Amino acid sequence: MSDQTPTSFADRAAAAAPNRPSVPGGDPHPVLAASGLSKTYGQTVALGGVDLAVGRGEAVAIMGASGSGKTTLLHCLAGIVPPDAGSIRFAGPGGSVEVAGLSEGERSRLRREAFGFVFQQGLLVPELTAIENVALSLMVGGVGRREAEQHALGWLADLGLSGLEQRRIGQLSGGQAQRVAIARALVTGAPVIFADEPTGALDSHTSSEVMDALLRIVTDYGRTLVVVTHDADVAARCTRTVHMRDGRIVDAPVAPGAQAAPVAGSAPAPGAPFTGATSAVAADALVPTPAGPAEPATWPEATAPWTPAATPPVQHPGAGSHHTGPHFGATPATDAEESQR
Ligand SMILES: Nc1ncnc2c1ncn2[C@@H]1O[C@H](COP(=O)(O)OP(=O)(O)OP(=O)(O)O)[C@@H](O)[C@H]1O
Repeated sequence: MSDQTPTSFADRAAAAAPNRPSVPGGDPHPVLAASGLSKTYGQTVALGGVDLAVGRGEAVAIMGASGSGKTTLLHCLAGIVPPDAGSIRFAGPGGSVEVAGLSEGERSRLRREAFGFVFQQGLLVPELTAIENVALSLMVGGVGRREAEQHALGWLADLGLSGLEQRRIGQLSGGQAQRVAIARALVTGAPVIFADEPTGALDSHTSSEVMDALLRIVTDYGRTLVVVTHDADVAARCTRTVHMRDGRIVDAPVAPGAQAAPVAGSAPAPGAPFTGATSAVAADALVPTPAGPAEPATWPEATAPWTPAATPPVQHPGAGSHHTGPHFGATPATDAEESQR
């Protein structure tokens, strides 16, 4: 370890993910590798054959004109909507999975466990407090309320929100609410965070503060960030930017032959049912879902073709150890029945 504290984003990102290749996107084992992605809505070609590899510890910005397919690409990468054709390999801590081949229930589980989301609006539960919104992410995975709130407290403090834990979302500023969303995306240990216009509703000063917090996903916690943005200042702060036009990436440096790591192991253990003190509707609000009926809050009967990593319990930043893997095998809730504060 060097005594020198890295100051630039690139230095800090490299320190957080020392194995990240010097050639952006050239990771031979990217955390996400999409190839030939196509998606058509009626007569509209939203994606017309997209190839994109995202290396571990990268912060990748996706830019392009309105309607160029940015959100559709993000939704496909994150398993929110299935592509019509093409492949998306996600290499998680416990093995890799073909996202495009998963059932809706399996994609739902993948989103809950392996991905975090920071969108412009709408994913926080307005009736809940800041701490409840963050804790709910863990409670959906089976962590008891008391433990979940302890972890949530740590993440909120780390994001500069101490003292605001008991405020409902409507009692927070836009920037504060986005930092709650970032804490919620981080608390489960998700290795990849997807952000769609996370600063779209903010003034430039607040936008910069939220980007500071977002980029810590990479620099401080070694996670990977994929962010859709119209804001060139936001993109300029990322590791690299890919540009979309008419459903295609026009200038992304894609690693030739990039492949996700080989599949390791087989089926996961069944997950715990949702036991949070709030409703299943609130749980569904934690992760974006495709238009249609709400997802079940329990794991599907079907087994996903990947093995969750056995990871230590989630540690909040105050505990001095950042948990960087998904919170699989969560402890079943024992105190979820606790009365609301
Ligand atoms: N659910 C849908 N049903 C029908 N058409 C859709 C749907 N989602 C996206 N589209 C269309 O697909 C194209 C790409 O949309 P997408 O939202 O991915 O673009 P975008 O680049 O994210 O746009 P913006 O910057 O305005 O958010 C657009 O023409 C859009 O109207």
